[in-house]
Amino acid sequence: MDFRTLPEAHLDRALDHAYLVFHDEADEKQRKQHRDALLRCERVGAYEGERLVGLAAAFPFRLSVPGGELPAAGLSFVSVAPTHRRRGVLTGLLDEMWRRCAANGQPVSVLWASQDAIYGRFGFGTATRAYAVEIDSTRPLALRVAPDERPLRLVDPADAPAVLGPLHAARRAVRAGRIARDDTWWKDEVLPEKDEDDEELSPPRVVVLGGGTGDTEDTGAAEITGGTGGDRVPAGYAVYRTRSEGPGEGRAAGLVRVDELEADTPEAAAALWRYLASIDLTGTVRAGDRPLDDPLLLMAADRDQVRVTEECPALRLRLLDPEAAFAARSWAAPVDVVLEVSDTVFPGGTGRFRLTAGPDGGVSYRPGDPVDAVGPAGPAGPERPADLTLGIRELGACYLGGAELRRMVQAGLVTEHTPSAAARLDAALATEQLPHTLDGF
Ligand SMILES: CC(=O)SCCNC(=O)CCNC(=O)[C@H](O)C(C)(C)COP(=O)(O)OP(=O)(O)OC[C@H]1O[C@@H](n2cnc3c(N)ncnc32)[C@H](O)[C@@H]1OP(=O)(O)O
Repeated sequence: MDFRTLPEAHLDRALDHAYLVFHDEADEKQRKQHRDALLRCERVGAYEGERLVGLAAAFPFRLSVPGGELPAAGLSFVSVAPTHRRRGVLTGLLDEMWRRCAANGQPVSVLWASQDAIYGRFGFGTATRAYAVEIDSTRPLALRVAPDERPLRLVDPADAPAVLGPLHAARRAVRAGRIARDDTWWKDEVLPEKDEDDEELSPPRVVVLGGGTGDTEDTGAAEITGGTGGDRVPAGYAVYRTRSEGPGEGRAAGLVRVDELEADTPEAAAALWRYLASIDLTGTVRAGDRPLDDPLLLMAADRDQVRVTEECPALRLRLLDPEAAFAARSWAAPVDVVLEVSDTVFPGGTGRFRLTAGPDGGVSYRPGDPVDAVGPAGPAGPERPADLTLGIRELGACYLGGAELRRMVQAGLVTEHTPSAAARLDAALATEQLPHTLDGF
C-alpha cells in the first residue's frame, strides 16, 4: 500500500470512491461543488498499485481559539474501500496526513465524525458540543427579554457574505471553535440552493436585523457594507429554510429550520427568534446546532415551548503540536501543572510535561527529564510528581475551554494526583462563552 498525494487528475476517481463508501450520489452541481472542495484540500490517497482504495483530505482552516485563531487541518472525505477495511488503511492515511500538518504548520486537526467510535484512538477529543432545540410556534413565542424593535430585512443570499461577514467574524472572536469563511465557503457550504440532507426544504433565507439605514426596504449589500462598522454592521442575522406541512410533523403547520442565528445582544437574538417563530403557515422551529449556552434557553419564558431535544458531540480536536496550540490561545488564570500524558500515535507526545501559562503570556509545555521538566521555578525540583495523568484525547477535548477536567476526573478518564489540580487547569482554560462550531464539513 502506498500513501501519496492524490493528484488533480484523480479527483473524479476520488469522488466516485467517496460516493461509493458513503452510499451517496450527487447531481452535476453537487459533484462540481465537492470537486471544488477537494481541490482546496490537502489530499492523501491510499493506492494499491494504481488502484485508489482510500482517501483522506484536509481543509486548510483558520480555527478560532480563545483570544485568537490558529491554522487547523479540517479532516474530511475520510473513506476506505469496503474491500480494504480493517487493514490499517485509515491508520496509514492519517500517519501521512500528520506529516503534512507538521510541514504546513498546523498544530491541531479537527473533524466531524460519522461514527463516535472511530477517532478517539487517534487522539481526537470532543471539543465542542451542540444542542438541538425545538420551538412550538403554534402560539406566540413567550420571551422574558424585550426584542430589539429595529426593522428586519430579508437579504438576497448572494449578498450574504458581504452583509453577514463582519458580524460572523466578530462572533468568531468571542466564540472559539469556529472556522473563518471565504465567499466560496459561504456560497457552497452555508447557502447552497438545495439542502443536501432534505431536498424538500426551501432555498436558504437570510434575515438581518439592523446594519442598514433604518429603512424597512432592503437597501442592498453595497450600501450596508459601505461603512466601516458601527451601525452599518448588522446586530444579528439568521439563516433558515422552510418546509410546508409534511406527514409525521405532528403539528398542523410547516417547519422553519434554523441553520444559524447570531446576534450581538440578547434583544437582537430575541427579535430574530420571535420573527422565526411567527412565520405564517409554520408551527415548528427547529435549530439543530445551538451552543450549549444559547441565551434563548434562559430568555424563553415557557420551557415547554422551547425544548432541548438532543445534545450531541460536534467538533473533535486532535493536538498535534500542543505547545504551539497552547501558545496560540489566551488563558483566563495562571497555571503551573505537571501532566503525565499518553499519546498512542506520537511517541514524542507521551511523557511528563510541565505546562505553565497565564493571562500575561509566557506559555510553555516542555518535556524532558524530570529535572528539566520541572525547571528552576518548580517547587520541589526533580521530586515533583505529575499533578494529573491523562490522554492526549482529554487534553484536546478541553483545549477550547468546552470540557472540564474535573468532570473527567469524576468519570475516571483523568487521574488527579494533586488535590484541585484539575480545577486549577479548568480555571485557566475557561472562556467567557462556551466554544461552538457552526460549520460541518
Ligand atoms: C472526518 C470524516 O471524514 S468521518 C468519515 C469516516 N468515514 C466513514 O465512516 C466511511 C465508512 N468507513 C470507512 O471508510 C472505514 O471503515 C474507516 C475510515 C472508518 C476505517 O478505515 P480502516 O482502514 O478500516 O481503519 P483501520 O484498519 O486503519 O483501523 C484502525 C483502528 O480503528 C478501528 N476502527 C476502524 N473503524 C472503526 C469503526 N467504525 N468503529 C470502531 N473502530 C474502528 C479498527 O478496528 C482499528 O483498531 P485496532 O488497531 O485496534 O485493530
